[in-house]
Parts: sequence; structure tokens; C-alpha cells
Amino acid sequence: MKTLKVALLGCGNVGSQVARILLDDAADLTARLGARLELTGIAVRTVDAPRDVDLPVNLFTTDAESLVADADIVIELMGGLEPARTLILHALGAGAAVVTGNKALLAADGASLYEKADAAGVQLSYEAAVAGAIPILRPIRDSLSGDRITKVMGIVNGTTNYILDAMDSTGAQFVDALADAQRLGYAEADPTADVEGHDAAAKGAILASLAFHTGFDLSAVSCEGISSVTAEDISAAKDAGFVIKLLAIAEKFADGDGGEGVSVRVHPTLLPRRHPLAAVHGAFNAVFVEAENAGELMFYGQGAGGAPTASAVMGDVVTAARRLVLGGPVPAGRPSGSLPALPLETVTTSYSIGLEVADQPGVLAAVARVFSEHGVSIETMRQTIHGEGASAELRFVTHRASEAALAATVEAIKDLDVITSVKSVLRVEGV
Ligand SMILES: NC(=O)c1ccc[n+]([C@@H]2O[C@H](COP(=O)([O-])OP(=O)(O)OC[C@H]3O[C@@H](n4cnc5c(N)ncnc54)[C@H](O)[C@@H]3O)[C@@H](O)[C@H]2O)c1
Ligand SMILES: N[C@@H](CCO)C(=O)O
Ligand code: NA
Repeated sequence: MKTLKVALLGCGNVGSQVARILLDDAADLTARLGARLELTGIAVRTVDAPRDVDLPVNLFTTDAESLVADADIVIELMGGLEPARTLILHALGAGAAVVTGNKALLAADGASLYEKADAAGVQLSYEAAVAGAIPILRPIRDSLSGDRITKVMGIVNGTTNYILDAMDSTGAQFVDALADAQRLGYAEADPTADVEGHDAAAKGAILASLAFHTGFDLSAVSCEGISSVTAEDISAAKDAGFVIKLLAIAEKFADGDGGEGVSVRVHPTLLPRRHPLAAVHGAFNAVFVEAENAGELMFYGQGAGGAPTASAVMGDVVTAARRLVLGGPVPAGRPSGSLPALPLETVTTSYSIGLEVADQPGVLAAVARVFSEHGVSIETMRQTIHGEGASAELRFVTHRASEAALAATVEAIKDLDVITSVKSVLRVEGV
């Protein structure tokens, strides 16, 4: 029976669970593959560091390069750009299949990795990189390859969904919810990547690349995180029947000249509570896909955490191993199309605008006139009177408008005498 040598790089939250599965489920995996998967070593920084999972100490090594040089399959779960990139390039160059969960590296420099994999005729797989355990990349790449995707909208960061959900459901404080997410192993080594949306942006770039057959890297993504979302925003959204989620959105637009382009963006977003993505709680992830023929699809599950992410890694390992056992061509990794990335200013979306105003006759008419003068159409308006009627809060949801028209509207509203303050401006989806 054939034996495939598997090298594991990194033994943290995910790597340790992958090692556990490779060792504990070896008999099942062998039966399924008709070949043995031999874990030849685990590259770590410190051989005798304490670990959550009990693993044979003789597997640990600090010599990642030697491990990679003698492997059929390399699993990279160290994270970060270097030395992960160099080790992956060496592995691909030496003819090994590579499985990684490293969305930061793929979004920063995926092109050079795909190029190397294609040149070497080996497989590079990364299902774990987006939405953890959820099978989403393979369905987009394979199951929907005969359709045309028009929009992908995902809750793809478990940490921020955990934080926003805790603030919405229990009124938890931002810092406490973040500490919980870190303790549970959802957050990145530096949680700024989660909170400021960079992790979701990397995943957005990967989703957009597969959905629209074009290589988009991080520079194509406009990104705003959740650090500016206040408890007041969340409770105001709740009162109006909305929930705030951090979404990664990749959407195809006509560019006005008969061509098409893709907007890739990450931002806090108001969703009506009836929207399927509004029901995604805790650290769960979900990706909502719209395609011309399939219509609407939603993929839901655990987007973070050691064991769930290890499940996706193992799916890629078994698929790569099957190809090494059975032979057959490796599908090309490089994208076939070249749609331009559209800047945020050219995108149209709906907005929610919260205003604190004087409660006196003519205020509503004055504000409505500003919207009308800028060609921004109002979908709904809600008024809450404060105290004895000295002030009021107006909350507008608009029809789709351009970022530029909306910004000009908000500036003009600020200049009205009857406006005390513009309390929030948030983008809205699903209305
Ligand atoms: N944790 C999750 O839920 C999750 C989900 C999806 C994808 N990912 C991705 O999977 C990867 C691993 O994530 P994690 O949560 O296990 O991270 P982690 O920080 O828990 O583990 C990474 C491990 O790699 C080790 N390492 C780093 N540099 C090394 C080097 N040069 N040599 C040897 N060891 C080195 C670290 O010491 C650490 O033990 C990252 O790319 C991450 O973005 C994580
Ligand atoms: N830090 C990431 C891990 C999964 O990629 C998250 O919170 O979703
Ligand atoms: Na996944």
C-alpha cells in the first residue's frame, strides 16, 4: 500500500487539531484513501512548549525546511507572510501538494503561489482560509462553475460576529466580548486584524477571485472594521428592526460604459432581522451567494476554532491525497478572467442615516428637501421624540444611492440650522 508523507507546519489552534485527526483517525483515512497518510513531522518554534493536544514529542522539529523537502503533502498552519510564503513556494517547487488556511498570505500574494503551483503541476488548496469549516470555496469554484455569480455577501469573521452578537443580545461591552473570542481561539494572533476588518477583507478578496474568475488582492478591497460601531448604534438598529453585521461583499456592477466591474468591500452593515444572515449568531459564519440561474444560496457553519477549521484542512488533504494516489490532472489555480475592481465611490447601496434634530415644524420638510436636491430617494423614515418634545431623532433608510451622492447629502444636512448632530451613517443590505 502506498504511503504519502505529510508535513505539518505550525501546531497552534488549528495545527494541533489537524495532527490529532491525522493520528487518531489514521485507520479510517487509510480505508477511505487506499493509501497511508504518514505524519512525518510538525514544524514548531519550540519543541518542548506546552500544548493543548497530547502529541508524540518525537514529531516536533524546528527544521521546517528539511520537513518540507521530503513531503508529498505540506500543510501550512503557521500563519503570517514569512516564512510561510517561502516554505509554501519551496514545497510547490519540489512537487508537493500544499494545503493552507493562510488567508492573509493568499490575499497578499496569492498570484505568485498559484503561478508556482500551476508551473509545478501540483495542487494548492485553501478551503480553511474562508469561513473555517464551511465548504464554500469548492462549491463556488466547482458546483457553481456553470452559472454566473452576481453577488457574494458573507459573515466571514467569527470574532467580530461574536462581538456584535454579544453587544446586540446581552448588551455586553466590546472589550469583554473580544476577550471571550480570544479565549475561545477565534481571534487572530493580533486581533486588530479581526476588529479592523482586515481578516474579512482577505477572505473577501479570495471569495471575489473565485466567484468572478479574476485575481483580486487586498488592494482591491475597501475595508472598514467594527471599532467605530457603538452600543448606541446597535440599540438604535435593534429598535428599527435591524441588526448590525460585519459583511464582506463582492458584487458585480455594470460600469456605465457597457462593461462590468466588481466591488469588493468590508463594512459594518445594517440587515433587516428577517434576512437569513441576521440569524447568524456567535462565532458562526455564513456566506450568501446570488447566481443568475441558481438564485439565492446560503452556506452556514462554524467559521473559526481549531477543530472546525481542521475539518476543512483535512478535506483538502484527503482530496489532494486522492489525486496523488489515483493520478489525473490538477485543475488550474490561476483565474481565467480580468474584471476591474471598482472603487467604493462608484458603488450604489442603501444607507441608514440617524439625525438628532430640533422638534419643531418644518424640520422634516427641510431634511427631505436636501435628500431630493441630491437625487437620493428615501425608502423609510422613523421619528422618535425625546423628553418633553425638545428634540427628536430621525432615522432615514434610502433607496440605492452612490457613495458620492450620499456624502454630499450628509454634508448639506449638517449645514441645516435645525440639525443638532448626524449620529450615524451606515450602509444597509437586504432591503
Ligand atoms: N483559528 C482559526 O479559527 C482559524 C480559522 C481559519 C484559518 N485560520 C488560519 O490558520 C492558520 C493557523 O491559525 P491558528 O489559529 O492555528 O494560529 P496559532 O497562532 O494558534 O498557531 C500558529 C502556530 O504556528 C507557530 N509558528 C509561527 N511561525 C512559525 C515558524 N516560523 N516556525 C514554526 N512554527 C511557527 C506558532 O508558534 C503557533 O503555534 C493562520 O493562517 C490562520 O489565519 C485560523
Ligand atoms: N480570526 C478568524 C479566524 C477564522 O478565519 C475569525 O475570527 O473568523
Ligand atoms: Na471554508
